[in-house]
Amino acid sequence: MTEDWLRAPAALPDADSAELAAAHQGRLTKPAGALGGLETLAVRLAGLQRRSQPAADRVWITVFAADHGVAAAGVSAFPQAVTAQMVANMAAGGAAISVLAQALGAELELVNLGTVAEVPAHPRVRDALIAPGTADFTQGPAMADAELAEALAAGADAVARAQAQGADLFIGGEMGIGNTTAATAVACALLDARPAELVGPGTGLDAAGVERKAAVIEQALALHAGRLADPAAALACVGGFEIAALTGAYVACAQRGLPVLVDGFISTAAALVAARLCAGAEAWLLLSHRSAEPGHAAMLAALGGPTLLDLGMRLGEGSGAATAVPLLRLACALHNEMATFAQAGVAAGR
Ligand SMILES: O=C(O)c1ccc[n+]([C@@H]2O[C@H](COP(=O)([O-])O)[C@@H](O)[C@H]2O)c1
Ligand SMILES: Cc1cc2nc[nH]c2cc1C
Repeated sequence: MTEDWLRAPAALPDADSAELAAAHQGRLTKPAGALGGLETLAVRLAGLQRRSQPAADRVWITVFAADHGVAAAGVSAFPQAVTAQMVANMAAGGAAISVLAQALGAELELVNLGTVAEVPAHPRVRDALIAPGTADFTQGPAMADAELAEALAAGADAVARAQAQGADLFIGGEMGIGNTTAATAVACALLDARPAELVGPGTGLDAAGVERKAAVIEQALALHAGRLADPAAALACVGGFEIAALTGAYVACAQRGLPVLVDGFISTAAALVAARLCAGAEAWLLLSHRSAEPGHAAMLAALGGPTLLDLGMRLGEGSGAATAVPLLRLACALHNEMATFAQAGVAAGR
């Protein structure tokens, strides 16, 4: 695998900033620890952002879109044309992520890596076309190594744009009919799990559909068994362009020192790959929410974590991560604006 850049280690969070932030939390007018997870969030963000006053004001969202050859196996409740249609809807302002981005004052860009139907040109849509979808991975690898390299680079390019705009936080979203099948296959390869343990309804398969989907993934894992031990090769064999782009973005964020809010099931599969490829990447990956997709919990556990939210969401697009931004903003406001005991003339506890 030629993608050596993926294996460079992550930046180190700044222990001094985190320590100062923790000490500051101890001086604020509340019993120590009374703001619970909001305190740890502010302290973690201070360490990641290397500053005493953490911020989640400038949020950058890139939604990566692509189609999946494995959709031909009947693994989704929706037709593939929906991928391109939803990208157009996101650009026009009508999708959940469009509304969330607008409400947050976040930057939203859409990166089209390759769909079967055409996405009309729009200033928000950036073409990074690799192919009109991946190949059906029950028949061969989803993508060639050169295609994987392109997808990974598209993710890193988005992070460079986010950083150039001074983003405090990066959110990667995805859109791709069939991508819960690819994400499940990638997670099975990385976690050494059976499809039946991680598979779920995605956009809305019934029980028989979920069983069929598990069988399709079993078939793919058997076909590619010889290559699945290497995380990048697993992406090429059973991943998708948008999953690979998310992996590239997460690795780039970790290496460049930009905190990430990870979204749902598909994004977390990409985060698992990023964490395997890039030592120290996990520190940069804040887990936003637990998806209703049943396998998500096991994937989150492998990344060490409880999530900020658990609202039964299962949309993707970056919507769960965007929904967690107000919590981060509140954690920062409390950290940055509360009075200390000394300032307020309040007696400290013992
Ligand atoms: O993020 C999640 O947890 C999530 C869970 C289920 C479905 N999705 C979205 O639904 C699409 C994939 O579902 P499917 O059934 O076509 O594999 C894709 O566009 C995802 O963004 C997303
Ligand atoms: C309508 C629709 C919107 C989506 N957003 C993310 N995945 C999606 C899948 C469908 C089907």
